[in-house]
Amino acid sequence: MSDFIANPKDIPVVLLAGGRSSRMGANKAFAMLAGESLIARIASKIGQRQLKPIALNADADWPDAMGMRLIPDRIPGKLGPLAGVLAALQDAQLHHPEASHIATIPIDTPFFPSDLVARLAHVIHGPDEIAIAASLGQDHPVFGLWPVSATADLELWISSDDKRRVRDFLARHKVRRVELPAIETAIGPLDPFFNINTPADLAEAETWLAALEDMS
Ligand SMILES: Nc1nc2c(ncn2[C@@H]2O[C@H](COP(=O)(O)OP(=O)(O)OP(=O)(O)O)[C@@H](O)[C@H]2O)c(=O)[nH]1
Ligand SMILES: [Mg+2]
Repeated sequence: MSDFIANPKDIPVVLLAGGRSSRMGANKAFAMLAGESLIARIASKIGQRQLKPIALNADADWPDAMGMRLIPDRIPGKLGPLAGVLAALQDAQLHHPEASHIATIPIDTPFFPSDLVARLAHVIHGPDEIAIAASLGQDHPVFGLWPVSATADLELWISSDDKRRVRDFLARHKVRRVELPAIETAIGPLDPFFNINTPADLAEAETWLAALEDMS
């Protein structure tokens, strides 16, 4: 544990919704899970824990940002989730000059723990460190705390690395991981980072949500 970040509520949070939703076939942010859109579900989950207003990384012509400030990618071409992270870091330099880090949360992963930003903040030991989530031995770098000091390196890497594999960018930096256990449910263990890519995933998420509600 560290107290480099004294108060996790000071960390600006950016929701990631800048992808193509190609496997879903329609913008997955507005896919409905138990009567609530994925984006509304995640925004309210974060909003309950967060003092700073949440921003949204998504296309400039996004239909409804639900009161969040919209941060479109500055580099064209849909270059992957790290393009969204870069947009969020560039934005922080303007709108949150006091912040050492920003947090990113994707809109398609509804079961993550609501104290995740605080947990990631606790493992940061200095201004240049990255913290990412992991579960079941897998990294989930879309759930990350990103140092503003890495902005220039990320911009350089995105524009020069052909493969743009997230793990290759992470290898350039000091990375801390927060490994989370599966959530026990009545129908078996649920990966807290189960993410929704396809209509079948959405149907499966309905089943998990019902199983979680049975437990409470
Ligand atoms: N800004 C930005 N965000 C992205 C990009 N690609 C993916 N993301 C975001 O990264 C997260 C994980 O991406 P995916 O699960 O692959 O989502 P997706 O790319 O919209 O869906 P597919 O088109 O089916 O791959 C989601 O929150 C996406 O919105 C991109 O090119 N730019
Ligand atoms: Mg994708």
